[in-house]
This record gives sequence, C-alpha cells and structure tokens, in this order.
Amino acid sequence: MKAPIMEVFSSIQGEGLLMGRRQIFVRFAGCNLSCNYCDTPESRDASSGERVSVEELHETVKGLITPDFHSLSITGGEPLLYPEFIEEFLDGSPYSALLETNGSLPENARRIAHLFDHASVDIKTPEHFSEDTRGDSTKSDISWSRDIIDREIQVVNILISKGANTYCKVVVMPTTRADYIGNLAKRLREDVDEPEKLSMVIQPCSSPGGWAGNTPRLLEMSQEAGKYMDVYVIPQMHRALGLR
Ligand SMILES: C[S@@+](CC[C@H](N)C(=O)[O-])C[C@H]1O[C@@H](n2cnc3c(N)ncnc32)[C@H](O)[C@@H]1O
Ligand SMILES: Nc1nc2[nH]cc(C(=O)O)c2c(=O)[nH]1
Ligand code: SF4
Ligand SMILES: [Mg+2]
Repeated sequence: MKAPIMEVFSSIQGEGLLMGRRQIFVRFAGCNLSCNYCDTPESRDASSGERVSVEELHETVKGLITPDFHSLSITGGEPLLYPEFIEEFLDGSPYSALLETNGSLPENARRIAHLFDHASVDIKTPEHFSEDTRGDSTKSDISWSRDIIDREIQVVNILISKGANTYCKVVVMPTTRADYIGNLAKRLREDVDEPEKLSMVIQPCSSPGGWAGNTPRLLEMSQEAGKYMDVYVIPQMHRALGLR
C-alpha cells in the first residue's frame, strides 16, 4: 500500500502539549481544508508528495531514530485522509505516535484512533477561511461553523474514548474576539463527553509581526476560555527558533 508523503524528518515538537519532545515527523500530502494561515500550504496538494510504501516508511523512520526520540508526529496536509495506510503503518509499530489533525473526518478517525497515544485536534474558526466560505466573524457566535466544529468534537470524543491523550488547538489572530474563544470553550465543555480530559491550546498565528502590541488580547482569550476549560497559550516554538 502507498500514500503521498511530502517529508519525513526529525525535529523537536514545536507546538502544543508535547512541545520540546524529539519527534520524527511524517507529513502526508493532501488536505481537505484551505486555512488561510496555513504555514505549509504546499502540503495541501496531494501531488506535492512522493508515493511511499509502508515498508519504505518504516525503513526511513528507523534511520532517523535518535537517543532522545520520544514519538512520531503523524501530520500533513491532513493525515486522516489516509486511514488505511496509517493503520497498516502504525499497527505493530513499536513507536508512540501523535496525531496532528484538523478533526474534520470522524469516520476516518474512528478507524485509527486506537493507534495513537497523543492527539492534537485543531478547532478551525471563521477567520481561518476566505471571505466566501466563512461566517460572520464580527460576532461572538460560533454558529457559522457548526458543521465543522460538530465534526471536530466528534473526533475529540473518539480519540479520548480510545485512550489518546488529547488536546485541542485554536490558532488565533490579533483580531480574534476573546468572547468568541470563550464561547468555543463553553461549547467544548458542554459537548465533549469527558471535558476534564481535554485542554485547549491557544496558538498565536505565526504571521510575522502580527502580535506586536496585541498580546493583551491573548490574556483576554485565555481568561475567557479558562472559565470553562483547562487552557494554555503556547506559540510555535520551532518557528521562533528556526527549527524545521
Ligand atoms: C500544517 S497543520 C497539519 C495538520 C492538520 N491539517 C491541522 O491543521 O491540524 C499542523 C498545525 O500547524 C498549525 N499551523 C499551521 N499554520 C500556522 C500558522 N501560520 N500559525 C500558527 N500555527 C499554524 C496548526 O495549528 C495545525 O494544527
Ligand atoms: N518542529 C515542528 N513542530 C511541529 N508541530 C506541528 C508541526 C506540523 O507542521 O504539523 C510541526 C513542524 O512542522 N515542525
Ligand atoms: S487543515 Fe492543516 S494542513 Fe490543511 S490547510 Fe489547514 S492548517 Fe494547513
Ligand atoms: Mg509545521
């Protein structure tokens, strides 16, 4: 079996609750969303990857193991587009794995959630999409994205129920309303089956220079989310350090 893989590399996890861990990243090519902030836009096109077999991927990963290796990061693009390949690759794999997903494909998640010890589910917001597809982000109401958030919450519930240490990640802009993040946290608190097992990571968008003078907004967002959930504000460490 083969799947389009854009890159396999060893680095330090730069995001979320495994930040600082040495990981081997497997970046699948192809994505079903088009976030306007995506820092790996080339990964959205499945043709940006080389078709690799499970056996070839095992060999490549084996050659990248280091003494400080902690886990695999299965990312993309959107890895949930390739559940059969991931199932074959991780089934019987000796390595712990993190799933880095946009959470939009619950049925695919259901098939492979049991193979992950860790999971990061991105919660996409109106600002993440272009004008023609997003709702009215001038309001604090999250109704515009009900469908995608419904699916992301389903994926969170599936991953937690299968034992993955799961957190959600929200990429925020200097323009993101603090009460929007508060309402998002409230919705997650209400609809996630085991909310005590879920933390929210507020991740500042890494568009250069966007945060100078806007950081008080991060405190406001954290405070609003903290009314409902365990919350962290964590920037992308690898980009600040120039790590891959
Ligand atoms: C490239 S995506 C691939 C995995 C999956 N498609 C997703 O969206 O989670 C990996 C992560 O990068 C983060 N990311 C991408 N572009 C970013 C940016 N400009 N600023 C901050 N985080 C970003 C998102 O949080 C996303 O979870
Ligand atoms: N160092 C490093 N950490 C990361 N965390 C999430 C990443 C991703 O693109 O999925 C990423 C990445 O591309 N590099
Ligand atoms: S879902 Fe992930 S890979 Fe796809 S466009 Fe958004 S950030 Fe990029
Ligand atoms: Mg990245």
